[in-house]
Amino acid sequence: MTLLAVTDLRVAFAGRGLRARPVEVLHGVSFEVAAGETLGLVGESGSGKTTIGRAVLGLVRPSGGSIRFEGRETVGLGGRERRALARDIQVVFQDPYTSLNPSMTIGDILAEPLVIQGATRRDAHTRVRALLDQVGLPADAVERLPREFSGGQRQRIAIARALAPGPKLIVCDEPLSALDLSTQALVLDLLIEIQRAAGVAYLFISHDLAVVRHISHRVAVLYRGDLVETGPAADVTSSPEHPYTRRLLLSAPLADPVEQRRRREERRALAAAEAQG
Ligand SMILES: Nc1ncnc2c1ncn2[C@@H]1O[C@H](COP(=O)(O)OP(=O)(O)OP(=O)(O)O)[C@@H](O)[C@H]1O
Repeated sequence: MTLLAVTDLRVAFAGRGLRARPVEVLHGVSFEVAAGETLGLVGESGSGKTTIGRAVLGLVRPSGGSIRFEGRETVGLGGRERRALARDIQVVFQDPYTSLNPSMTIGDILAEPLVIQGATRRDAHTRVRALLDQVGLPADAVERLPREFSGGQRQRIAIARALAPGPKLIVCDEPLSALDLSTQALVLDLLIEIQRAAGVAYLFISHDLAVVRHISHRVAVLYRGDLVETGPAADVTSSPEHPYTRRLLLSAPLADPVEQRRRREERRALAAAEAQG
């Protein structure tokens, strides 16, 4: 079942200078996310990945196109309707150091969305303990402040907070980029485990193809505000059709210097071929 359907999405930002025209950064992007699915969204820096995520969350107003959630148009929703949608669409941001309120205890951070939804303090308390357990944190975390936790633990707290309202979709915007490699693997596995248990869908934004390949069912490749390729993760990452995807794959860092050199040469050849049109 289609959960999210984005059709011909356009976003323009005000240009610099008094007479500057708006600058369009998404030029008509279309994709779908099914219930319980992970769609990986990849592309180089500045290609528009975060802008897509923010538009889906209602944080950026599109200049054109449609964003339907469970068949209902979400563009232009405000007030109560937008708040109701916020239960279904949650977000985990890149930086676990700035995304959690430093003066609130973990218990309060996790209970807040539940109480807003009308849960009693007692129910919220029980649910907070279950959420902490689900993300692998000890029950005594409720009394503590974000600064007492490592980056990986804070990202677990951010994931628990996103899960609290029982969403159907979580926009994960580079959720691993601020973490060291071994912590990245643990948090990635946690996200996969949560999906299996809760059936939540992810729009997983990342510039790291290895990570995206690992977690995604399908992958969409964004290049300068256009989707150039969408398909099953294994196909897009092993036999990409678009030259840009090939280039993106070839620029992924490798441990083997010989293979790294071979890929650099292949990349140069591709870039030269592209330049010649
Ligand atoms: N609020 C804004 N006002 C003006 N321009 C913006 C705004 N937000 C994003 N942009 C521009 O839109 C383009 C796409 O940015 P976006 O952050 O969506 O890219 P991205 O692919 O997520 O990049 P990164 O991987 O570096 O986060 C960039 O040129 C950026 O400078």
